[in-house]
Amino acid sequence: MKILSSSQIKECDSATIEKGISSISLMENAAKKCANWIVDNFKSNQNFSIFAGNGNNGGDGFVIARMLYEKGFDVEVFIDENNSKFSEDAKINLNKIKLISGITIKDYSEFDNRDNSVIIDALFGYGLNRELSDDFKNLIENLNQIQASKISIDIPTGLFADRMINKNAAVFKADFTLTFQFYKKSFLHPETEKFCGKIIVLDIDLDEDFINEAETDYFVIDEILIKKIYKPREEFSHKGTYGKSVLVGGSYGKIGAVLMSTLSALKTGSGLTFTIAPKCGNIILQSQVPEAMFIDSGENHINEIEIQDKAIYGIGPGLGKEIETQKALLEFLENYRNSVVLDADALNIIAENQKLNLIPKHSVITPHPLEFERLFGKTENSFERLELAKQKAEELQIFIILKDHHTVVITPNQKVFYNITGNSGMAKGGSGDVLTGILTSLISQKYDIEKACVFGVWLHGKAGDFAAVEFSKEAMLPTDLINHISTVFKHSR
Ligand SMILES: NC(=O)C1=CN([C@@H]2O[C@H](COP(=O)(O)OP(=O)(O)OC[C@H]3O[C@@H](n4cnc5c(N)ncnc54)[C@H](OP(=O)(O)O)[C@@H]3O)[C@@H](O)[C@H]2O)[C@@H](O)CC1
Ligand SMILES: Nc1ncnc2c1ncn2[C@@H]1O[C@H](COP(=O)(O)OP(=O)(O)O)[C@@H](O)[C@H]1O
Ligand SMILES: [K+]
Repeated sequence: MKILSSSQIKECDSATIEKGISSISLMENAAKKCANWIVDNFKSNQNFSIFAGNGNNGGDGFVIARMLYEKGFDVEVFIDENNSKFSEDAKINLNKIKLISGITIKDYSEFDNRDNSVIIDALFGYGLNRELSDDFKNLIENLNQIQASKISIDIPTGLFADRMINKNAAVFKADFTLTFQFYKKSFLHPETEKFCGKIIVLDIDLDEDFINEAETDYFVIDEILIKKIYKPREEFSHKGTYGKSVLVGGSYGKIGAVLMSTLSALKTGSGLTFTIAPKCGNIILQSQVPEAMFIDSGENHINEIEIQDKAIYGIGPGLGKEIETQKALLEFLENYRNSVVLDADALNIIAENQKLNLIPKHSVITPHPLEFERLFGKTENSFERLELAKQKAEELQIFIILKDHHTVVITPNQKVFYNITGNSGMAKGGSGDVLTGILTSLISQKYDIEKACVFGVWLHGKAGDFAAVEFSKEAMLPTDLINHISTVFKHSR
């Protein structure tokens, strides 16, 4: 799914209107989708307090008020009574509710926090173009104090659609954000996402031609995209069809990491799977993963990385940073020309030795925020981090997978794919090792690298979501995640 900027959404709005849908019907339709969702999900609540601004977000709020009232709910609407500068469509809809005696319209200051009232935020949407004034900040801070269910229309007020907020910004803290047609960039970054609650994307029939043609570098990975990428296995095939994955890692005490990568590569469909690990891991690996072939290197830590023909390497899980291991990795990178997947200590070794230039072009690196910082330096926030990652991905011609709650894939031509599968049950040592195995396996199966990255992060998160359903976020383990890779494939058929 494309992510458009607020100015592109505005253009999309106009393109839809030019095709013959009036702006007032567009608002009516958008609000109807919200009202229907609210009725379906808040049946047992009787009272709604709707806070409306003076733009079209407020206009949506007025229409929602009317629709909820018509469905038998008790509705109060709050506006800034001193402000008469409403948008055209907001004014029309405000006038309509003024004619309904059952809907009371009051000033924001008159809100008296009725029990069980659901608060609906229709103050500002994508039209917010500057910091909120103190009056609005106070209003929002007061609303945030109230124990009530809270719903934001389109965007939680105080957030910009596509950029970072100030440190002391006041933002409406929603339990649900009912947003129109597209994810907004700010819904996907940790500093701003926390205000959104659960995000519900409502299709309001904006002009499809405009959306198809709109140019953007930003995408959300959705099932439509995954269906286009996934290649079902051919019946007339053999193990050679599905590539050779070589997982390199493990050191004394951290053999589990490379074991999990190896198992993940197998479960993702790799045809032939090898593990290069120190001797101390031999028995563990051979008994736990008999399908993989073991190549030893060093006693307790790796001291050489053998180069094999026609293989895809995934290097890093549990690798450690012993001097001999560092030398082995750097020597391997000096002599290796194909794409590799680099994770964990492989990245730390590259950072400490300042050898970014050794990463082969079209490789994949999978840093978490701290590893990213070690490689490329400090940034102020995740929006800046993403910009730096785009710059580096282009400069080094590599794919950067920035791991986070919403992991981001950044391509050498600066496309950005946000992943929305996955959950906090994956915040456990070992989850990243699983991702390394999945990515190595997909690339070895000749998925184009961009597609392997997009499919890989999605598959990883989706397996995590199935594991959370079975075991709970607390109790699920990275090994459960590996076992649920099969559930994802079963569902993809
Ligand atoms: N295609 C779609 O997605 C559809 C979108 N729809 C809806 O329209 C919404 C966008 O509407 P919008 O463009 O009127 O902007 P909105 O967010 O209401 O605010 C603009 C007003 O706020 C003001 N203002 C700005 N910053 C301010 C500040 N800090 N403090 C105070 N004021 C501030 C600004 O004033 P000005 O800058 O002119 O002084 C202007 O008056 C969108 O989010 C969705 O809900 C649907 O109805 C139909 C389909
Ligand atoms: N709260 C979360 N929500 C979604 N995914 C998460 C969360 N926490 C961790 N993950 C995922 O788990 C993995 C953790 O990787 P990493 O930090 O390298 O840990 P490890 O020590 O297991 O290698 C990443 O893919 C990350 O996206
Ligand atoms: K809003």
